[in-house]
Amino acid sequence: MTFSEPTTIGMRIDAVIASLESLPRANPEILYASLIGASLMFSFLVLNSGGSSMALPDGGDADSLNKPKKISNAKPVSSSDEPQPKWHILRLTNYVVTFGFLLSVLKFASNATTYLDDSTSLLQFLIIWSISMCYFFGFFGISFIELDELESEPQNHQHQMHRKPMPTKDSAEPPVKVVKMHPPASSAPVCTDPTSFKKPSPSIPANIKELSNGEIASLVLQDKVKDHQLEKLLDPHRAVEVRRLKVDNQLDSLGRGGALAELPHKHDLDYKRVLGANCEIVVGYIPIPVGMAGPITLNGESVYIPMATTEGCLVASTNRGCKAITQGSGAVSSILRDGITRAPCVRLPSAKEASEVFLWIERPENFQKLKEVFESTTSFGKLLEARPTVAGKNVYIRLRCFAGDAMGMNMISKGSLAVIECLRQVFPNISLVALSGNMCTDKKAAAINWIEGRGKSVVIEATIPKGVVRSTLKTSVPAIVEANVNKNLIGSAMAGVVGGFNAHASNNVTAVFLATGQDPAQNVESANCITLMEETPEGDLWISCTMPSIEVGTVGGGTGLPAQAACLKAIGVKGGGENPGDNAKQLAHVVAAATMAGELSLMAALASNSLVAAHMTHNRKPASK
Ligand SMILES: CC(C)(COP(=O)([O-])OP(=O)([O-])OC[C@H]1O[C@@H](n2cnc3c(N)ncnc32)[C@H](O)[C@@H]1OP(=O)([O-])[O-])[C@@H](O)C(=O)NCCC(=O)NCCSC(=O)C[C@@](C)(O)CC(=O)[O-]
Ligand SMILES: NC(=O)C1=CN([C@@H]2O[C@H](COP(=O)(O)OP(=O)(O)OC[C@H]3O[C@@H](n4cnc5c(N)ncnc54)[C@H](OP(=O)(O)O)[C@@H]3O)[C@@H](O)[C@H]2O)C=CC1
Repeated sequence: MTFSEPTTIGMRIDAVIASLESLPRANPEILYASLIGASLMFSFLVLNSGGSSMALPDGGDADSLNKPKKISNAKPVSSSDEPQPKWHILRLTNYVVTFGFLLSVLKFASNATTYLDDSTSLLQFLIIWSISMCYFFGFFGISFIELDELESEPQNHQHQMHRKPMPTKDSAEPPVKVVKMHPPASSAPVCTDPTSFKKPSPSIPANIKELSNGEIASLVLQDKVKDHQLEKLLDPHRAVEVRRLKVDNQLDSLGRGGALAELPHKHDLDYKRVLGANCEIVVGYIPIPVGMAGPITLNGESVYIPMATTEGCLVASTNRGCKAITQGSGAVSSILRDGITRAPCVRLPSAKEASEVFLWIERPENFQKLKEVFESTTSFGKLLEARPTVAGKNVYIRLRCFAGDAMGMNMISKGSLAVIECLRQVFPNISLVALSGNMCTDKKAAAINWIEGRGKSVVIEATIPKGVVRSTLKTSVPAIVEANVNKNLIGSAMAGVVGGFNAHASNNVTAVFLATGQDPAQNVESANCITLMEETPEGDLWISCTMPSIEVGTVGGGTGLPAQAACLKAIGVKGGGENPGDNAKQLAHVVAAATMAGELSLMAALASNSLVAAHMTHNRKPASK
């Protein structure tokens, strides 16, 4: 086995020892201790010479982890967790050399016979020697197994951060570009001061009422009079006349002059009621046919259902469903829950503070405070629940309130502002991001409405004798049950619907909404429905519709307009009920009954495959000659 030439380092150590031996004999204790100290210092320096060290950003004290970190200008350490192999060998060589140096020092010391004669010196030697060996192997032991420990910052043990060799120009990872963090955008709404956006209004001619409609229309076209100010200057009906002239002029420039001629604007629409409640920049109204389905027996009473629709066949179909239900047990409808919701989004400087708001709201005594301020804004509304949800720094507070006979969106929105003000007294750092944080959830398909409900949560049922299923619905019980399972349950499940386990609930919800002055956009969540059908032991058909979020009112919104009010009157629910809320609840029952009648008839048509024939008859006018 050939040995390599002795290393120059080995020769150097011998030279050192030889020179030491040539020194005059000093006191062995002093000599020995200084040698051990020198070799320990040497080994410490050698062992630490390669480690990289960087002050922790902002001093690295324990608290700094909780403070938002300022990214220093120091280059971030390399992301590699593995020491480079080359560096490993170099350091190992250092250890071997140092160990050899120490052993040679010991060898030298052990030759000093005079020094070791008496037991005291021997004891001293052994103590110093064992301490130094522990210290030395401590280096070896720790560093040999976990190289990284050697590099941790000695001053902070709670959170030792690994330090890797700084990336050099030829190291594998390119240095990561330091990006300055932007402070979070201010969450105060942009239009915090609406007046700051007020545009100067043009001066209005004093004699405007003496001018002709055409002259006023041209003033509007010249932007000397604001279109949307006409109702303030003229009788609302005249304002509509003038506006039609102005709009027709504009359409004419697009080659569509006279287009509005067929749009009715006279007679029954009371524009005084519309102004400030239902529509702006009015040029007329859309007459939608209103069919009257029924009567249907609902909770023991006979009810007619007004439906505004342009879908031929829909009213006939619902009418057939009403007939079949009435020939059977009649519809039995129950209200499970009644409360409209609004979920403001507020924001705090930290998630910690957001959690404090969450926990504060959850305490019953604090909910009472919110209830008090909410109810100070309305004579009918009652705050039933405040359910917070945290997402980071945001808290979404889903407020649910009883709204009497109103659908309640204006009511609860107004009350929500009072709740926010109350929270701001307790949490000055709170800021309102949006009054509607979308967990309400208004006019959007959302599981929260399907699961938690919104507005009136209703379940309705009926039993149809098998003979009626055959004679009126033209199908059989097994066939319609089979169609329902495979279409409304399995088919909807495969489509991944949220609340859409039904055939066409939206058809009837929307038709009744339009006829009775509801907010038609709320048909999204109001049409949440699961339609279930079973064959009873007697072979009859049992049907139910469960609708957790029907949002209706019989006061407010469009319910005050003459045509819509007439339909509410036909149902028997116009205006406020004897007890606040009675009329709105009854309207919810009617919406559910219309839906169930529609489900019954359409499912029968699908089970008997007569849908297309029916629509060709009722939903397609032969092309006019
Ligand atoms: C059209 C019917 C009712 C005929 O139904 P029928 O049984 O052939 O007609 P009938 O002459 O035997 O009359 C039976 C009953 O139906 C009613 N009825 C019958 N005709 C009328 C009429 N003109 N006007 C008012 N009511 C009518 C009326 O109650 C009548 O009883 P009667 O009064 O004679 O004692 C039936 O074929 C039907 O309901 N078809 C289903 C049509 C339907 O439901 N369409 C809904 C819209 S489709 C859609 O948009 C949703 C969809 C399909 O896309 C959703 C999905 O994906 O599933
Ligand atoms: N603001 C919003 O974010 C949204 C608004 N909407 C719209 O809001 C309108 C509906 O708002 P809504 O609050 O229902 O109605 P309104 O704002 O039209 O007015 C309802 C008010 O009528 C008073 N009132 C009188 N009698 C009764 C009674 N028996 N029961 C209940 N209230 C009664 C109450 O006044 P008081 O409370 O002062 O006692 C109640 O707040 C619709 O036009 C809809 O389109 C829809 C979605 C969102």
